[in-house]
Amino acid sequence: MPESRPDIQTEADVKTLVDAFYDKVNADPLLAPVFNGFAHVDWPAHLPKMYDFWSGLLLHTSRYQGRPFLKHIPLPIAGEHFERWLALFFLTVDQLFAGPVAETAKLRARSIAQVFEARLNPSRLSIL
Ligand code: HEM
Repeated sequence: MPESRPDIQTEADVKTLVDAFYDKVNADPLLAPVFNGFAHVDWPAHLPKMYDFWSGLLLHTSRYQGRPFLKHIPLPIAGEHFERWLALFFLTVDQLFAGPVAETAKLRARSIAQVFEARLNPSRLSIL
């Protein structure tokens, strides 16, 4: 059967991916309280940052200049949160897109999540 899903190719695709992912995050009983209850995320400000972040990783634009790890230091998150975050991200990518850039998105998400988790919880040694 021919593959009907497109790859991630445009800024509009990145926006579609990010919006769909955070819709899932907002409906998730483990993650939504971290974003909304703890961090009180200002979504209209956060989402454009995330478009820029993913556009940089996937389309090689360079609008995002932040240091994302720092924002995660105060959050009450551990292994189970990262596992859920990654599961929702992979599900979102796979529902919408297929191809080399979609695979890159999942690889980058996993490697960044592993680095964040290892830096936040160095005693857990979860990636060793
Ligand atoms: C348990 C997993 C995670 C949680 C709960 C989480 C939560 C958050 C929260 C609450 C913010 C701050 C939003 C604000 O400034 O109002 C944030 C920012 C951000 N997160 Fe995450 N995050 C997680 C994992 C990740 C991963 C794996 C990545 C990268 C692949 C990522 C990339 C970013 C970026 C780029 C920002 C924007 C930082 C900035 O303001 O420059 N996050 N995240």
